[in-house]
Amino acid sequence: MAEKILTTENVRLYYGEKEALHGINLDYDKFGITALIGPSGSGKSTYLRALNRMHDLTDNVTVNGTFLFKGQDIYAPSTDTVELRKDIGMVFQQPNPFPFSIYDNVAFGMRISGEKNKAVLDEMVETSLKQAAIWNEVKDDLHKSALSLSGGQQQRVSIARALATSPEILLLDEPTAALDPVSAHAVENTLMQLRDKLTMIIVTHSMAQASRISDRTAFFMNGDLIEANDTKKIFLDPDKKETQDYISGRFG
Ligand SMILES: Nc1ncnc2c1ncn2[C@@H]1O[C@H](COP(=O)(O)OP(=O)(O)OP(=O)(O)O)[C@@H](O)[C@H]1O
Repeated sequence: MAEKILTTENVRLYYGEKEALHGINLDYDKFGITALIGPSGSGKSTYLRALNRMHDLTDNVTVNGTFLFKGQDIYAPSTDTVELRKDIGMVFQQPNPFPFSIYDNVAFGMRISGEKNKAVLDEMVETSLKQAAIWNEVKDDLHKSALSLSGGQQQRVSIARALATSPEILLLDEPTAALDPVSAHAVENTLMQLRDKLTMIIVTHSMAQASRISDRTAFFMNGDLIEANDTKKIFLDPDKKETQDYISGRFG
């Protein structure tokens, strides 16, 4: 059996008194893409953000359950969340480059970690931009502002910035929802090229996207995980009626 890189058990999350996740059990093989799908408000983003403790930054959120990254308790008091978010990186819906050059954006995380050696930084910036499939488009303009790029290019620079800290898991919250179709396609291609090197968990509203790029799909509804399985099985022959109704467009 493939090695599990991440396991989550009985995840319950409360916004104040309100329970938004009702005991989610889901685990992840090393490498590949898992899509989280489900209607608006079903808890996909809430669950995703729990995986690298993004809720720590918000008041009034309580997270219960077991979260193990390579066997280590993500929520242990001793966990350094800055280190954790290097291992489990995140890419958001809106491309969010900092208002600096492309180079400085990608080098950011390494500099925070204290790396000053220019040759090391140069190499990692190049490798990360290549992995994010944008090197050829920007290699002659590395000192140009990242804000001068198109939305799709900015999103691939955001992916390169996340890759530059050598994460093992990348969380992506609707990473193509704000992009035009051509840019969205470029970002999807980037993710597919990374599937042999990285474990990716992507929230998407696009059923077409989930079926195109993911290996596994998990269907959420009303704060519950209804089912998770190989993507082909979910889209061709789901076990649960709710899943069938959702993927055939009957609601959501
Ligand atoms: N900061 C918050 N405070 C209170 N309730 C919240 C907060 N964020 C989300 N919720 C609630 O938690 C539930 C799950 O929301 P969440 O955003 O995780 O769903 P989602 O499936 O990602 O939705 P969408 O697809 O629309 O992004 C919803 O009922 C939502 O209203």
